[in-house]
Amino acid sequence: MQTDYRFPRLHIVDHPLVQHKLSLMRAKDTSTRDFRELLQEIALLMGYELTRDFPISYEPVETPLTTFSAPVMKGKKAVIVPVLRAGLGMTDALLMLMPSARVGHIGLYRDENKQPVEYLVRLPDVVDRTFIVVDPMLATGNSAAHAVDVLKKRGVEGENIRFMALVAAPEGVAHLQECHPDLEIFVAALDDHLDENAYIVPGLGDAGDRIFGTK
Ligand SMILES: O=P(O)(O)OC[C@H]1O[C@H](OP(=O)(O)OP(=O)(O)O)[C@H](O)[C@@H]1O
Ligand SMILES: O=c1cc[nH]c(=O)[nH]1
Ligand SMILES: [Mg+2]
Repeated sequence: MQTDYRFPRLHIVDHPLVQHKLSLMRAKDTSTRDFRELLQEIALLMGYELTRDFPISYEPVETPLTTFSAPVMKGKKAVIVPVLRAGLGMTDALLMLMPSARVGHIGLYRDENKQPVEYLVRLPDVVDRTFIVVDPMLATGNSAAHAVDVLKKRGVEGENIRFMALVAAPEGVAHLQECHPDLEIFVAALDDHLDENAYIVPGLGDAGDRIFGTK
């Protein structure tokens, strides 16, 4: 995992499989079907890294030969929170890794001033849970910061929230860390900059449109 001196809580998943698949996703002629599949594959690989420090405890397990103290994940239950729409494209992969996880939904879209407009919030009980907010794109950071605000207003502590994106702009990471300094952020790539329409460059275009074949 790679880090960036500007952002102490940013983790860049630089595994070659992730980087290769992301390059395929960036190509403008990649089909909707391939784009969706690649996003799921990357989410699975990133989920593996994001959960690396989740706590392990030990329980007796009887193998055919003996009983021994076996490692099991018995920490806080996970809640996966896709930011609609595009975050939905990463959710099934994380559910494959954590089949008992709950799923909360936060629906946001960017208005003409690039401010997030909230249209849906449905969350499970927040007590004693670890929240993983997922959205492929971290551009200005306004949507991500808003999604984390929603969780904190419900009483979730920052230390129990992680954010996972595919591609981030430095401007967005800076904004998100300023709003939520306690948040751990996982991305596959830290890109160069935002353009005048607040699209990430080089980026991959509009993730929601490419996942769902809209536009
Ligand atoms: O960091 P920001 O500048 O807030 O931009 C990122 C947001 O923009 C995209 O959503 P969009 O508004 O296109 O909605 P959609 O997922 O429904 O397409 C993306 O999925 C993020 O939610
Ligand atoms: O580059 C960008 C920026 C915001 N949302 C996207 O889907 N792509
Ligand atoms: Mg979109």
